Amino acid sequence: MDNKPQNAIVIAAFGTTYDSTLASLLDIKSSMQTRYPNTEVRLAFTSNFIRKKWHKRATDKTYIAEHQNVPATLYNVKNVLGTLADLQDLGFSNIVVQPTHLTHGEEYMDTKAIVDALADIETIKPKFKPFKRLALGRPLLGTWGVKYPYHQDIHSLAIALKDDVAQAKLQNRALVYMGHGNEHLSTGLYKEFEIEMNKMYPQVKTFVGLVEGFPDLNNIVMQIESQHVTSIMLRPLMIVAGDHANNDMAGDEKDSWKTVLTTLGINVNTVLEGLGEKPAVQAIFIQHANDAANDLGIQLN
Ligand SMILES: C[C@@]1(CC(=O)O)c2cc3[nH]c(cc4nc(cc5[nH]c(cc(n2)[C@H]1CCC(=O)O)[C@@](C)(CC(=O)O)[C@@H]5CCC(=O)O)C(CC(=O)O)=C4CCC(=O)O)c(CCC(=O)O)c3CC(=O)O
Ligand SMILES: [Co+2]
Repeated sequence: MDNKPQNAIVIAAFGTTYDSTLASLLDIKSSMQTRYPNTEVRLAFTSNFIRKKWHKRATDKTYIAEHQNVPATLYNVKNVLGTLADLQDLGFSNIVVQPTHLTHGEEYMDTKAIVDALADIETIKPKFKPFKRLALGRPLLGTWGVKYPYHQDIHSLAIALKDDVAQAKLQNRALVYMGHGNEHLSTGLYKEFEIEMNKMYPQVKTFVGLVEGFPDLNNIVMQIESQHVTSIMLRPLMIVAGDHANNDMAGDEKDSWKTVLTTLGINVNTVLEGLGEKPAVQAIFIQHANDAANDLGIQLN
């Protein structure tokens, strides 16, 4: 028996251009690798814009010299299609794609479209099928279906965020999360998550708002004012604390969440930590990858 890995996992992140928050993604990758030491684990970025930016940096000697913490492989990070092609070419026929998206939104659906299409490829001789088993894990807050109820995924994330609640409680602040959201689909899932947090942790008021879609910042402002909240801890409900967290949430521009809420007289403590840095969140992605693998009879090891 040789030890060459038979199986592979592709971690499909939206990505980020912020090296300050790369650990959020690299930690998810390394904890997946630690859990499955005999599996090839690779990172892919679904955002075209973000991949292009890294590819451009690959030729920028000054940037590279000043960012020793950036792994060399990041400069040619590929999308899911390119990463799967590489793995297929190397002979991996059982592959799990585990997205790090929060919801079954646009980015996840596009990833699913690619995975479904590749998994459907038939060849004259079945043994030449490019992918024997190609599985797709569900997003952090779950997806449709009865086997893995999304309520359970919402519940699991709420458990994973218990340290945020404890920290807010210690500082006597309400907890406000800024998620990404989407204009094209209902984002009521985030509202359900907010309700779950308040049910699980009644000792701290939690509010969830989104950059795009409902509930938005105005909605949070209304609730905060009607509940006479005067002091908050503001955190991204995103895997990375990147562009949205640094600018839309914590930036100094007049329309950032920090500025808007501070102007209303609220004491705001911003925390630039991505969910991906939390071991409890990494564990959820490991679980989701494992569930998807099991469903197709892939034994990750
Ligand atoms: C389709 C698109 C439509 C649109 O929004 O315009 C879209 C959609 C979504 N993005 C999501 C997530 C994130 N978006 C960012 C950042 C950026 N997003 C941008 C564009 C686009 N985003 C359009 C596609 C363009 C393309 O493919 O290239 C950038 C390039 C420009 C800009 O926004 O102006 C800006 C780069 C800024 C920079 O670094 O320079 C980060 C990273 C970060 O913040 O650092 C995260 C991860 C947060 C996390 O880590 O959790 C989600 C939630 C997914 C989920 O988790 O469910 C959805 C919605 C969904 O999938 O439903
Ligand atoms: Co975006």
